[in-house]
Order: sequence, then C-alpha cells, then structure tokens
Amino acid sequence: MSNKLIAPSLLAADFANLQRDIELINDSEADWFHIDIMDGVFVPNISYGMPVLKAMTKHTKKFVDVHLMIVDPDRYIKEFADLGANMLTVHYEACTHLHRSLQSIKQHGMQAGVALNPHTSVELLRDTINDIDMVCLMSVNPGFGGQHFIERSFDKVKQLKALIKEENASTKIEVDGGVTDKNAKKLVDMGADVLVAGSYIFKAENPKQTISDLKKLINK
Ligand SMILES: O=C(CO)[C@@H](O)[C@H](O)COP(=O)(O)O
Repeated sequence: MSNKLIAPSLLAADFANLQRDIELINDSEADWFHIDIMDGVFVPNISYGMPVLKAMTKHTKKFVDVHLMIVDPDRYIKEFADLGANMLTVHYEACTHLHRSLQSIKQHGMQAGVALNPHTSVELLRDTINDIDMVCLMSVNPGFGGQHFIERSFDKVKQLKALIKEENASTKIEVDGGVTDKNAKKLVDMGADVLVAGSYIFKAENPKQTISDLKKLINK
C-alpha cells in the first residue's frame, strides 16, 4: 500500500508558541516537519535562521525536511546537518554547480532535495535526477505562505513523474504551496509523494483533525 506523506510547514505556525505547535505536529498523523529558511535575497522575505532552527529541532520528533530559499546554499550545508536536518532541499535556481551541492549534502549524511520555482522546467533535472532524493515542485512563488495554488503545477507533477520513470530513478515528488483538500487527492493521483501544507493546517480550527483528514484523503 502506498504511503503518501504530509509535511506541515512551520512557516504558518504561531512563532510565539513554536514549541506548542511543534508538539501538536509530534502528536498528529503528520509524517514530516517542513521548515522554510528564507534569506531576503533569493526570495523577498526573511523567515528564521540557525538559532530558531536549533530551538525547533530540540523538540521535533519526526523527519525534518528543510527547504532553503537562499542564495549560494553550499556555504551552510554542514551547519544544517549539525542542526538536525534529515532532508536538505536547495533551489535549482540558486545553485551554480547543482551536482556538487547534491554530493555535499549526501556527504554530510542528509537526503538531497532540489526545489523548482513555478517557471522552471522539470526537464532541467534530467541529468541529475538519479542523484536527487526528492524534487520539491513549488506550486506558488516561494517566499510567502497563504498563496493560491498555481494550476499548471498538476502538469508539472505529471511531467516529473514521467521523467523519473524514464530515467529509472526513485526520486520522491513533493508539492509545496497552496495545498488544500481541494487539490491534494489529484496531486497524489498524478504522482506526488509528499504534500507540504502550511496555512491549510495551522489556520484550521482543529489542525490535528485537519492533518488526519488530509492523510486519509490522500491515501484512499
Ligand atoms: O515554501 C513555502 C513558501 O515559500 C511554503 O512551504 C509555504 O509555507 C506553504 O504554505 P501554504 O501555501 O501551505 O500556506
């Protein structure tokens, strides 16, 4: 049986009550923590940095999926490994030598992810797909939570799934941005393995129940 995963994005958590919201995810049916690091240069927003991540990973009891929206990510790979990242995702658009970045992430004991902005073609990953543990397809322009899902992302999931099959790779597909109960099932039916959801979970009246319902919906 397939196990499609939910990764709540802590960007939508209450930053004044981060420990409470992390415990909520620990106690829920969510599979991963999704943690967004933004530098104000690659994206027009700054989220949080190393001290906050360090405080978070003291409490996280699940797989930690760190999404770097920063320029020149190679500078910080060791630090993210030391802080407890299990998956480290860099942006295709932010790496001059993507293959080298992927090697370095793996040498530091983490799984290696590559994120693609909505305008970036999945075809650009053909030559590295066998070195990538997960592709994160951005279904909004990165930088902010609470945006509308870009419909074209469905096609990108389909194209990426076909590319992975053609290249005989075992890469996971993650979709990030604007995920709700309205698009989740279609995304996994088209080939997504991991769904990131921020506002849909944390703005819900009952986040734990929302996670449980979403998990059931995508594993039907
Ligand atoms: O990386 C990002 C935004 O840049 C995402 O992880 C968002 O945090 C997802 O939030 P929602 O669209 O689900 O509110």
